[in-house]
Amino acid sequence: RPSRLNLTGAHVMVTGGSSGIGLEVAKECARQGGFVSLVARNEQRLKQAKSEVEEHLKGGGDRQCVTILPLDVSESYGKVQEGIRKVEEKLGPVDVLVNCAGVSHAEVFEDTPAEKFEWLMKINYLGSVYCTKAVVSGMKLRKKGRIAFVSSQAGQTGVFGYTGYAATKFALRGLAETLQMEIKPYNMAVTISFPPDTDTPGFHSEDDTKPEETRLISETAGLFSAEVVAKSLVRDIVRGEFVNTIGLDGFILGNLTVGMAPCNSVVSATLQVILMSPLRIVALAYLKSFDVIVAKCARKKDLPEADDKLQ
Ligand SMILES: NC(=O)C1=CN([C@@H]2O[C@H](COP(=O)(O)OP(=O)(O)OC[C@H]3O[C@@H](n4cnc5c(N)ncnc54)[C@H](OP(=O)(O)O)[C@@H]3O)[C@@H](O)[C@H]2O)C=CC1
Ligand SMILES: CCCCCCCCCCCCCCCC(=O)[C@@H](N)CO
Repeated sequence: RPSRLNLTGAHVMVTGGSSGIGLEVAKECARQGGFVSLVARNEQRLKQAKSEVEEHLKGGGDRQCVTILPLDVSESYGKVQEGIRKVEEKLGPVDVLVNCAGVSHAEVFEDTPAEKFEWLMKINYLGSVYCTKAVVSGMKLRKKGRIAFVSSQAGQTGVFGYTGYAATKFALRGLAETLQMEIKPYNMAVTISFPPDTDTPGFHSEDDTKPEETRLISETAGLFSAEVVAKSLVRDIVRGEFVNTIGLDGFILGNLTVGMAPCNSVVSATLQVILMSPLRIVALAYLKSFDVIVAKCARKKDLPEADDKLQ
């Protein structure tokens, strides 16, 4: 297990830090004494976010501050590397990178434009690769660092409507699981977060195309506030936990899909061993209920006049 990380005086870089989960992560790190840098494309929203985060600075300390970096994380590795180097000249090397920049889209597979698959993979997956590559060697040299990836419950299980999005979130898991093994000897840790639906501007941007099935299935795991999700993530980053889940359904999914993920707590490991098979029974019951949702919606589409009876 890596030594516990003290956020006081640490440089925390949050991509997607101008909105939603990323913005709340930035505020929480500011409260814990971190120097925060926010990365996103829109400079206006970044400036607004900077002043919001500044209200949460711990104070008392010396020069704790917030900076912004307007950047498209998916543009190219060169651009990302150059942008991050400039911020590091001001705030010092990145100690904690939280890869939160991301986009989502929900629509049935055949209606999802091919370009959406590329757009999602570029930002959600390659954007995280570029930012991580730009900081990992420095962290290894200094033998200090944390890298967090924000996946999704849709990166643990397939959900109707998320063919494009889910693949990018499953991809992050492969990256995270592999990278954690490489960086372990350097007192570093990787955390991957699997949030449920979270009430953010990004969540509502899915509304236009989101199929009813997607909404109904996702509702099973509830809707959480960005603050709750962010606080849980920051706690696990500080502790150096690999898997971060939110809520009871998140806990269940985390244990069910743990696979070969590492675990550095004896309590969690024991729970995983005991819960694996009973939870599989719970999962089968959930899957059955999802099939019922999909079947009902399919019947409704075939017989539009029967709408009332089915609702
Ligand atoms: N909300 C939810 O229900 C859930 C969200 N997640 C994941 O959490 C992360 C954050 O989501 P959420 O808070 O809802 O999203 P928001 O849309 O509210 O915020 C997204 C942030 O990412 C930035 N961003 C988007 N694209 C890029 C890019 N190409 N380069 C740099 N910055 C970018 C946005 O700023 P700008 O547009 O200015 O670049 C913004 O700051 C995402 O990865 C999402 O998939 C996971 C599970 C549930
Ligand atoms: C036996 C296990 C029981 C647990 C039930 C779990 C049900 C699966 C729900 C999946 C919800 C997917 C949310 C995607 C959120 C997201 O990433 C987008 N909203 C992004 O905007």
